[in-house]
Amino acid sequence: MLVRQLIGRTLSGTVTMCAGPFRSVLNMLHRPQWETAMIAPLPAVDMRVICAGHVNWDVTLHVDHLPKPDGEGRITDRSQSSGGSASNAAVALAGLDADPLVLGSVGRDDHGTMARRELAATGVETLLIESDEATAVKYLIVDENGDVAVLGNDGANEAFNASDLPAETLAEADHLHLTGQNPTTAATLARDAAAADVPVSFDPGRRLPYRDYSSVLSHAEILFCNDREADHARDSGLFETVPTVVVKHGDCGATAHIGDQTVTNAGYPIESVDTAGAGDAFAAGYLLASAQETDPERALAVANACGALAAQSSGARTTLDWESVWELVDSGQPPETA
Ligand SMILES: Nc1ncnc2c1ncn2[C@@H]1O[C@H](COP(=O)(O)OP(=O)(O)O)[C@@H](O)[C@H]1O
Ligand SMILES: O=P(O)(O)OC[C@H]1O[C@](O)(COP(=O)(O)O)[C@@H](O)[C@@H]1O
Repeated sequence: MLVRQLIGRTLSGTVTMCAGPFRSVLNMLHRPQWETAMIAPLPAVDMRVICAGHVNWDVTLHVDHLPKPDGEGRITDRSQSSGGSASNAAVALAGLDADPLVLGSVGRDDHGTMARRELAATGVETLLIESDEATAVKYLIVDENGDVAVLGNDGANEAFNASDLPAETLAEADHLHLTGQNPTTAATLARDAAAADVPVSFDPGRRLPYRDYSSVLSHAEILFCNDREADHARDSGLFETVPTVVVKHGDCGATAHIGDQTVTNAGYPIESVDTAGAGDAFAAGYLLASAQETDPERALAVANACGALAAQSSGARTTLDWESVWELVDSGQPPETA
C-alpha cells in the first residue's frame, strides 16, 4: 500500500536540514506561495496505480506548419515510440517512483513487442492482452508551437476487458487511473474499483464528446480534462457527477474544482516542443501529489510541472524525475534541458 513520507512539517518555516531530499523542502519554504502551506512531501513511493486504457505505437512527425487542403508542410523531424495515454501515464508514474501496472491490449506484431519492451525498460509492470488485430498506430503531427493533431485507427487497443484484471490485483491497488477506452470496460473497472474501495480517476481524452462515459464518472473521484473537453463535460452535466474535476489549460496551467473549492495554478513558462503526453504526465503528478494530503494548489503546481516537462520534450513519453519536478516548482523556471 501507499507509503506516505512526509518529511517536513512546520508552522514557522524554520527547517535546519538542507542536504539531499531536504533541499526541496527548504526551497519551497523560501517561496512566498508556500508561506502558508508548510507541509513538504516526498514522492508517494510505492503507490500502486493501475493505469487502464490504450497502448499504442506513436509515429511523430514534426512539421513547420499544418497544411490546409491542397497545401504542403515540411517534415522537420520524425520519430517513433510506444504511446497511448494509459501507458504514457504509467511511464510518468514510474519515473516518479510509484509502482504502476498497465492494463491494455496490443497485437501479436513488432509494434506490440516493442511497446511491451519499452514499458518493461521503464519499470512499468504490464497486463497486456494479445489480440488478432494490429497494435494501434497513431500518427501525431506536431506543429511549430508544439500543438498536436492525431490520426489513428483503433487496432488492438480496446481488445482487453475488465475481467482481464484479477479482482485481487485491483483490490491491492492504491488507485485506478482510467484513460480513454471502451466505455463498458471503463465503467465495469470503475464500478469494481469503487466496490473494493480503490479510488478512481478518469482522463477520457479527446474522444470524450463521441462516447458516453457517464457510467464511469458515477464511480470516479477525479475527472481530468483539457479546456475543450471541459466544455463538453460541463454542457453534458458530467461536472456534477464527480467530486473533483481538474481542467488543464495548456500553457496557462490548470484549475481544480474540488467540491465547492476552486484552486488554480498558472503553470510554467517553457518553450513547448511537443505537447503530446503532457496531459498524461500531468495526471501522474497530480495523483501522486494529491495523495500526500497537502495543499491542493501544491498538487496542481506539481502536476503543471510534470505537464510542462513533458511539453518540453519530443514524443509522448517523458522520463520524469522528482529532482526536475521540484526544480521547476521551486524556481518557476524550466531546466535548460528536460
Ligand atoms: N505550452 C505549455 N507550456 C507550459 N505547460 C504546458 C504547455 N502545454 C501543456 N502544458 C502542461 O501540460 C498540461 C496538460 O496539457 P494540455 O494540453 O492542457 O492537456 P492535454 O495534453 O490533455 O490536451 C497543462 O495543464 C500544463 O500543465
Ligand atoms: O496528448 P495526450 O492526451 O496526453 O495523449 C498523448 C497520446 O495520445 C495518443 O495520440 C492517443 O492516445 P489514446 O489512444 O490513448 O487516446 C497517444 O498515442 C499519444 O501517446
